[in-house]
Amino acid sequence: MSYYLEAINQEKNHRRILKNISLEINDNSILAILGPSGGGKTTLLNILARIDQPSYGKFYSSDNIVPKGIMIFQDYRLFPNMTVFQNIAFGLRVKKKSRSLINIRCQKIMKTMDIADLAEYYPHELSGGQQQRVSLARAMILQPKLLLMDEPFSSLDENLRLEMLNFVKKIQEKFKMTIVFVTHFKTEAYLLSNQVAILIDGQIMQKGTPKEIETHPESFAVAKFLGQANFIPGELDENCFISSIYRGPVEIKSDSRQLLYIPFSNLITVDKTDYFAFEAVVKEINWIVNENRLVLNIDQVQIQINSNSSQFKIGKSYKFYFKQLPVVF
Ligand SMILES: Nc1ncnc2c1ncn2[C@@H]1O[C@H](COP(=O)(O)OP(=O)(O)OP(=O)(O)O)[C@@H](O)[C@H]1O
Repeated sequence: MSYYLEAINQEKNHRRILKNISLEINDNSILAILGPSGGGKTTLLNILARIDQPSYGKFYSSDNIVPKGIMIFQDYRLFPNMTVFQNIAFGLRVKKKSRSLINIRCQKIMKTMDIADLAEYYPHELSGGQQQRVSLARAMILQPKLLLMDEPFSSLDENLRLEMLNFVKKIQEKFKMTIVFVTHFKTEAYLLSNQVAILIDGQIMQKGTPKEIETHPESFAVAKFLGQANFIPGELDENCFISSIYRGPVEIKSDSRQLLYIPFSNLITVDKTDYFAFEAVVKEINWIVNENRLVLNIDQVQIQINSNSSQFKIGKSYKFYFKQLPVVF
C-alpha cells in the first residue's frame, strides 16, 4: 500500500511550519526525511502518526482507509514500571487479546529482536540499544503497515548505530512494511533508506535515491545542506563559467547564484594537458577513513577535495579536472 501527502500545510502559533508538502511514500520501502534542525521533520512525522492534524492538505493511502502510522520516539518512551515483556505485550492487552495469543506473539517477536533473555528486565536495566530493540518490538507486535521513527539512532554510539541500522533493514525486509524515519545525519539516511526526501525550512526540496541526492543535488539549499563541497564565486557567460580557478562549460541550475559547486569527491588529477584542467598546489594532506582530504591552493583560493591516491606531496603542484561536468548554483 502506498501513502500520499497532498499539499500539506501546518501552522502553529501563526507560524507556517510545513509549506505545501506533496509526497508519495512507496509500499514496502524505507523513506528517510532528512534535513537540518528546525526544518519541520518531527512536525511532518506527527501528521503521519495522526498525533497532529494538518492545517490544510490530505494524508491518505492507496486503499482509501485512513492511514495511521505507529511511532517510535527518539527517547523510546518505554513504560518504566513494566518489564520488557509487559512493555511489548501492552498494545495487545489494550486490544483485549487472549493471554495465550499475547504470550505466543511476545515470545516470537522477542526472539526475532534477539531480546528473549531480557523479558523480565525493567527499562532502567537496559542499554540504549536494548531499549531501542524493545521499543521496536513493542511497535512490531501490532504488525503496523506504516512504522514511523523519530531520530531513532541519535542516542546510540557509532558501532551500535550501524548494528541497529542493519537490524531495522532486516526487520523491514522480513515484515514487508513501510518505514518513514527522520534524521539529520545523511549517512544514516543513505545507509537505511531506499528514498530520501530533503526537508528544509518546511519544504521538500528534493526526493530521490541516496545516490541521486548525493550526486545530483537540484538546488543550492540541498547542496549546502549535504556539505562536503566547495562553492566558488564567478560569473556566467552563457554556458561557460568564469572564475579564478576554472573557466569552462558547466551545468546551470535554475536558482543560480553564480557559485561553482565542487563536491569534495568531484575532482581527479589529470596528467595530460587538458584545456579545462586547472593547476593547484597541495597545501595540506589530512587522513580521514580510507582516503585523504587535501587542501589545495589555486592562486589566492583554497579548496578541499577527497582522494584515495597516495601520490600527492605537500608543496607540489598537480593538474585537476572534474569527474562530472561541474554544476553552477
Ligand atoms: N507549537 C509550536 N509553535 C510554534 N512553532 C513551533 C511549534 N512547534 C514547532 N515549532 C517550530 O517549527 C519548526 C519545526 O520544528 P520541528 O520540531 O518539526 O523541526 P525538526 O526538523 O524536527 O527539528 P529537530 O531536528 O531539531 O528536532 C521549528 O522552528 C520549531 O520552533
